[in-house]
Amino acid sequence: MSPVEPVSNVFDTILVLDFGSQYSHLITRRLREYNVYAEMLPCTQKISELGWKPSGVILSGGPYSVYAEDAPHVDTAVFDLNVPILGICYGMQELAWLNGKQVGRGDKREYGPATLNVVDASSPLFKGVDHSVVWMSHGDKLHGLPAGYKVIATSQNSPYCGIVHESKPIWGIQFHPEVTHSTQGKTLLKNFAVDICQAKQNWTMENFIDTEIKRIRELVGPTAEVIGAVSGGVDSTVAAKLMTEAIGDRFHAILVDNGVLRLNEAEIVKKTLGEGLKINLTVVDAADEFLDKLKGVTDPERKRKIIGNTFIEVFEKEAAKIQPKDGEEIEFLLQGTLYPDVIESISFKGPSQTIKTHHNVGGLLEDMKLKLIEPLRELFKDEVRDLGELLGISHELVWRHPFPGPGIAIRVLGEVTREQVAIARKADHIYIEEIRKAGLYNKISQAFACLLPVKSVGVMGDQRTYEQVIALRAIETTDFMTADWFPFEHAFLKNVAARIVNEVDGVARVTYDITSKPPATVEWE
Ligand SMILES: Nc1ncnc2c1ncn2[C@@H]1O[C@H](COP(=O)(O)OP(=O)(O)OP(=O)(O)O)[C@@H](O)[C@H]1O
Ligand SMILES: O=c1[nH]c(=O)c2[nH+]cn([C@@H]3O[C@H](COP(=O)(O)O)[C@@H](O)[C@H]3O)c2[nH]1
Ligand SMILES: NC(=O)CC[C@H](N)C(=O)O
Ligand SMILES: [Mg+2]
Repeated sequence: MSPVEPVSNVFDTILVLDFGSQYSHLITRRLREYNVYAEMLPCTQKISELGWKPSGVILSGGPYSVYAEDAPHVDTAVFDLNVPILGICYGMQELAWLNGKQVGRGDKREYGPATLNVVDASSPLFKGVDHSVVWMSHGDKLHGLPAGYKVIATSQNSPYCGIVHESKPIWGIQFHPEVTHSTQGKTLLKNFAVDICQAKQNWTMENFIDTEIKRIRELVGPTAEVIGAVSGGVDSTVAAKLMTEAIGDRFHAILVDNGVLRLNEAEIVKKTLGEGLKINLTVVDAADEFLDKLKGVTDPERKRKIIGNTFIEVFEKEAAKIQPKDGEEIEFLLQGTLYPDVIESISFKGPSQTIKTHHNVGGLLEDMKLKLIEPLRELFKDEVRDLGELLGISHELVWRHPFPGPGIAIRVLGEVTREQVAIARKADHIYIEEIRKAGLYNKISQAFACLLPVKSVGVMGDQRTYEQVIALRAIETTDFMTADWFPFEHAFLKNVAARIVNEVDGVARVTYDITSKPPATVEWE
């Protein structure tokens, strides 16, 4: 079998070397918005181990000081690639450090907007970029020009705000073009990638489908079979559809009904994925198994672990039942890993604290000896959605709010019983129905109802009631790392509250959650 080409070999690629800035991934995003493929790797990447040749390299910003003893440094083989290089903030300081060491602490930190003063308007980096606002975030600065460089831009606080090598295509800028506060930053990045690096602007999801299907077929070969867990969520559906396009019925999708899915979810997924998208789908009803194991459990982390482990058990059992036609064993496992997951795991800064255990079905199946296929591992969520639409997945499914694997079990606070799940499910259904009716579904990133384990007194039809409380959550976010609560009109909330109390037995009161993330999280558990 011929070696399978990585995406970075098929598309002209800008390599972003990450020195740990909180904005690094935005560089990649911005370039892709211009249909230029960009990939981020840690700054410690050995160039000889890259396996492909980038069209250009960007050195990102970072929290370190280049002159510090433990500061990270780029593999200097990057300069032997003879491709254009752009250093951003720490990246520029790194260029200067390697070339005369004239970097040190500035007299003041510069954090926030500054006005760019373009000295050399003929510089291709500044085509269409004039005296605009740029975003600064640094405490160190260049104390002099590195040997062989000249100044092409200044700012009030940075005499070396933009520099370029006299004879080589190596550029440095002190500000961050990737953040939106730099009003013409996107243009600058495009100038670098398209004009200076000559990268083709052919990174489109149409092209990606073709190359990816080819890649999957080569990887899997003519007979091997693939299994994958699907949830009816966006990521696993898009991955499953792509797999089906590539190898048809040799892909086996498994949906586990864990008893804590949304109302009618298993039937809906069966219809849309199985019948509609022609994905070879098995639905496993494991509700009893999950709910039995959750009996008496109230601790959120224990719930998550029980569900994660049971997922694996059920999935393994089902996978063992699938008998490939050639009598061989299943060889591959499909996973819906996205680029943000990859980016998180390439960080060289060490693990951060566990806030909650996000379950991930495939990630724990190591002893199954299956080889992983992750067709979405180069894509951001919005790219996955574009891809989904192109693959003929309905707009409604593609734009569905995310739904966590542990499902309603982490939205029923306290013990998870069939009755409690039924109440939460019904309230959630009404809430989402009203959100859709009000035309707000696509304005909200995620919305759901939680059932609280407290009772409260009410009065209905002159009778005293003593029932539970539903908390509604709706958030706006781009990355789910931070989130704001959604500002509903009072009339909307009033209507939803009335419907839930009237229609859902067991609920006497409704509240709306007005906490952002942080300090709260999106889910309540
Ligand atoms: N009920 C389920 N049955 C089978 N697999 C599941 C189930 N729930 C989750 N998974 C698996 O866990 C993975 C992670 O879930 P996650 O919610 O992050 O992604 P998704 O459901 O595909 O998309 P979305 O983020 O839109 O909900 C899924 O891609 C799927 O492979
Ligand atoms: O697949 C998943 N498995 C999980 O265990 C899980 N926990 C939270 N989430 C989703 O992640 C996003 C951020 O949620 P939190 O602020 O609660 O961590 C939100 O979109 C949550 O719905 C999960 N998704
Ligand atoms: N944003 C950055 O890249 C900062 C670089 C360096 N740590 C400084 O303070 O100047
Ligand atoms: Mg999901």
